[in-house]
Amino acid sequence: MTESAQRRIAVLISGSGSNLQALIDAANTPRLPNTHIVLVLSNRKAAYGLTRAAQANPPIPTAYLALQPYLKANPDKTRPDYDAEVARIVVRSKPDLVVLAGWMHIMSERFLDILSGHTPLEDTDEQQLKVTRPIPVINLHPALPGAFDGANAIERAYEAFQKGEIKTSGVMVHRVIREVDRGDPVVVKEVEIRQGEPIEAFEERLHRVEWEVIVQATAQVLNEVSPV
Ligand SMILES: Nc1nc2c(c(=O)[nH]1)N[C@@H](CN(C=O)c1ccc(C(=O)N[C@@H](CCC(=O)O)C(=O)O)cc1)CN2
Ligand SMILES: NCC(=O)N[C@@H]1O[C@H](COP(=O)([O-])[O-])[C@@H](O)[C@H]1O
Repeated sequence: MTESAQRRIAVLISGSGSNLQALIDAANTPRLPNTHIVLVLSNRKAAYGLTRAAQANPPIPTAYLALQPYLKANPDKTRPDYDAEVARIVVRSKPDLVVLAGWMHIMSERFLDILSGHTPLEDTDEQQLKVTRPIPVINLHPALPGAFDGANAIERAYEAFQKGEIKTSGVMVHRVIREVDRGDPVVVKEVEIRQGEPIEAFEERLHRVEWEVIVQATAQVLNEVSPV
């Protein structure tokens, strides 16, 4: 029986990487068969997720590129140029799927257009990199669709619960479009908030759900683009 090609994912992070760790642990198991992580890119040098990647077995190639240092080193460049450089690094790893796992940077149209193949990516120091088929991008967000778009969603949901504005919160993985956290949901899971509990207890329960949802959603989208 011919072996089906390995399915390749690139993961973008900014922080501790516990969701990256969930993907590392699931890769090449029945939860994520025939799959391996080909790149971990962080926009924060101190992101512990970079350590997780380096300590994986086998170690996962990592990259670091932050917006402000990039703009300082390239005064003629813009934020979309930074996004294009992020896209270049990602496309070079030839992923079937890109997962934003705590990636705290809003991507411009330029990034999405390159990943979708609409905008060619001229790679200055290599043959032109061609995106021959759209590379989907998904994002993990710690809230329900349309509830708390953007950053600090956990804190905002907790505060809304204290004010009686919501009864529950949740986690979703959604497709990434230009509008932040407005892409079609892939997986959605509610997470209850319990009266009187500290935010830390809610947050811990929510993260545990995230670690399941991110693997489930990654498997689902991979099966769409690159069936086992
Ligand atoms: N075009 C898109 N980009 C991103 C999406 C998306 O749906 N469309 N999802 C986000 C992830 N995210 C929430 O899930 C999110 C991350 C960061 C921010 C934000 O305000 N970032 C600031 C910088 C904040 C910082 O550096 O601490 C910024 O980018 O200027 C909002 C939402 C990932 N990108
Ligand atoms: N708006 C995006 C956002 O808030 N993402 C959140 O960042 C955390 C990353 O944790 P991790 O680094 O331990 O995976 C996760 O809680 C994820 O939902």
